[in-house]
Amino acid sequence: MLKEYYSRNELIKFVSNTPKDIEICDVTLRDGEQTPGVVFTREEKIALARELDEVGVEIIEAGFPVVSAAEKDTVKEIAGMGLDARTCCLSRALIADVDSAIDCNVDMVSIFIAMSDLHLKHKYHKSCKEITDCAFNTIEYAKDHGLSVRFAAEDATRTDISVLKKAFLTAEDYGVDYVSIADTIGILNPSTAYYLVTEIKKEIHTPVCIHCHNDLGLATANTLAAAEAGAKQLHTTVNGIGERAGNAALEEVLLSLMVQYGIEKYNTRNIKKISDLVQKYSNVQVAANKAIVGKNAFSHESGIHVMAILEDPRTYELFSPEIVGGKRNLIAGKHTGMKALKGIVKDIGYSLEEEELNLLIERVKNCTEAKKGISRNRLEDIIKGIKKV
Ligand SMILES: CC(=O)SCCNC(=O)CCNC(=O)[C@H](O)C(C)(C)COP(=O)(O)OP(=O)(O)OC[C@H]1O[C@@H](n2cnc3c(N)ncnc32)[C@H](O)[C@@H]1OP(=O)(O)O
Ligand SMILES: O=C(O)CCC(=O)C(=O)O
Repeated sequence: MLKEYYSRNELIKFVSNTPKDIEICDVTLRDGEQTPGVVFTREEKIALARELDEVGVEIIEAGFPVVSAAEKDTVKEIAGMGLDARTCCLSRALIADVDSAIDCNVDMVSIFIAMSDLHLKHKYHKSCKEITDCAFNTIEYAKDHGLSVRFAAEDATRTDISVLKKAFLTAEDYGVDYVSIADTIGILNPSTAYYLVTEIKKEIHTPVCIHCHNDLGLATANTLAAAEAGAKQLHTTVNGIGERAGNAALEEVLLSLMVQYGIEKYNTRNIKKISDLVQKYSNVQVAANKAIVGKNAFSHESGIHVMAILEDPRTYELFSPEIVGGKRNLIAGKHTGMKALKGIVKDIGYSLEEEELNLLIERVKNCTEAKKGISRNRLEDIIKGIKKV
């Protein structure tokens, strides 16, 4: 049986360009930790930073140092780990926040402000000029202290595009290294994500970042659309954790980059491991049907599917479980067919006569129709019972 494979979406060449020169900034340790109720300990953050580095993400956003003294110490420790990934931390448009970033020795500081009317009126109670002036002063200060700077526009997707462009252009004059479009409340769809990045790139020559939230379940799709329009830095979190419905999931973005565009530069084999760790440390359970890392992502029960998979798994799998460090699981149940059952029985080391198989399939169907699941152990017990008769 084939060990590692994936199918490419060959249709993509008719509708879009392959994104060039993309990088991942994983924000699990900052935005991911903003998931209500989630706290990562110092040890957990350090372990996750190491695993993210193994995956090969280019940037790790390690935290928001002014949140607490412990947070600041951990960000500093991660910045000093000697990882291949560059490290980054969040900062408001306040000199004190940038000072904290400087103390942490991170490579990059992400200085954010919002410029949408709602945020100006109900959060800052300031004019756009007042808040952008704060941002530019802070950017200048960070640049003077040798930091790489990302200028992030929070709620960018509800901000007047001309306001956004003007702020990005001025930030460019101050020497920012990236500008970030944050879809803070997850309002975009793929076509508007594409449009917005295209519009920004018409005037801004600084690399563009895209930071998508998942309030409509579109975060990954929007991130890809932005990448197709030329966004360089894609923001992700493991398992898609984050504020409210979360962020674009690292595993979804990486596998999409591979299947859609043939981008294979990340070590995807570490994905299941890091997903399990984030599930454990965050206590946020991954849904069974979650793409790539859910319990069912490589589980198959339907007879017609399983019979084909036994011959060639590419028939019903987009990519092999090994590619993400996962495992295939063939399940016996109401939807099992005879060919599938023969394969499953053989797989667990038994050989049954035709009559025994008929009896087994009847018992499997009766059992699962009574809503009793059939584990491998249970199946083995039924087989042993049939063999004795
Ligand atoms: C889109 C995002 O994800 S933004 C990041 C969200 N993350 C967090 O909020 C992290 C957790 N937050 C915290 O621990 C705390 O809110 C802290 C440490 C950041 C600040 O705590 P406090 O000093 O107690 O301030 P508090 O939370 O009450 O208010 C936030 C202040 O920051 C100001 N502020 C908010 N965003 C910005 C910004 N981008 N630039 C400058 N000031 C800002 C607010 O206007 C408010 O100022 P005020 O006190 O003068 O009214
Ligand atoms: O764009 C960024 O870098 C961060 C912004 C952010 O976290 C948000 O708006 O949700």
